[in-house]
Amino acid sequence: IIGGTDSSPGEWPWQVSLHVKLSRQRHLCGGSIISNQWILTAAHCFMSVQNPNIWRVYAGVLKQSEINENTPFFRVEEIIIHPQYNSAQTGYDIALLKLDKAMNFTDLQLPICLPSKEESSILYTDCWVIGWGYRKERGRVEDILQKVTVPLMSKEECQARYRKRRIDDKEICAGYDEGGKDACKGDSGGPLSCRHEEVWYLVGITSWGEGCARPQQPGVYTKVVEFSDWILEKTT
Ligand SMILES: Cc1c(O)cccc1C(=O)Nc1cccc2ccc(C(=N)N)cc12
Repeated sequence: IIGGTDSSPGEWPWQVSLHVKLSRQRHLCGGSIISNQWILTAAHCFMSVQNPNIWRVYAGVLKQSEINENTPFFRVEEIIIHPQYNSAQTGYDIALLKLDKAMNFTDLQLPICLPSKEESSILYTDCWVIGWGYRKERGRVEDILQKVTVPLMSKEECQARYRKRRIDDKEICAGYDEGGKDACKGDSGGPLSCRHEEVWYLVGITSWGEGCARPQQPGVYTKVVEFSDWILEKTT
C-alpha cells in the first residue's frame, strides 16, 4: 500500500495473508474471508504456484512478524480459478480458496459481506484498500497491515487513463489523479472494502495497475458484484 497508515487490531477482520511454504515461507498475496470455509482472492496469485499443499492461510493477524512456526494457519483444500482468467490485465482475476476445515469466527477473524446485484447501483463513498504489499514500486512486504482510502472512479474515466488496454465491465478502478495513494505488489488478492450504512462490502479485489500510485494510473480491481453468481455456484 502506498501512502497509507498502520491498521489497528481487528480493524479489518476479513483480511487474510496467503503464504507459500517451500524451503522458506513468505507472504505472497492478500485475501478476504467470505464464509467460514471460503477465501476470495486474485487468480494471478496462483500463476506460478498452483499446488494447494504449499499454501498457508493466516487469519486474525495484524503484523507479519506475528507469524512463526507456532502460529496457527489453515491449509487449502481446493483452489478454484475463474475459467476465463488469462492474465490480470485481461480481467476475471478472481479465485476461491476452500479451507481444509471451517474456521471459528472471532473478533479478529470475521467475514465481509458480498455486494448483492440489487445494490450494485449504490455509489460507495467510503472505500479502503488494505494489505502488506509494497510501499513503493521497488519495495518489499511490510510488517504492519496498511490501509489507505481511495475514491472509486467510473469505467469511462478509467478507460481514458489506460488507453492501451481495455477496462471491462467486470473491473472497477479507484485512485487519485495526482497519484500518491494506491495498492501495490503484495496487496494483490486483498479487499477493496466499502462501508455503506454501517455495513462493509467487498466491492473489489486488488488486481493490477501500471506501476503503483502514479499520477493518472489508477488501481484496477476485480468488480466482485459481477461474479456473485459464480461465487454462489462454487461455494454452495
Ligand atoms: C510490475 C510491478 C512490479 O514489479 C513491482 C511493483 C508494481 C508493479 C506494477 O506495475 N503493478 C502491479 C504489479 C502487481 C500487483 C499490483 C497490484 C496493484 C497495483 C496498483 N497500482 N493498484 C499494481 C500492481
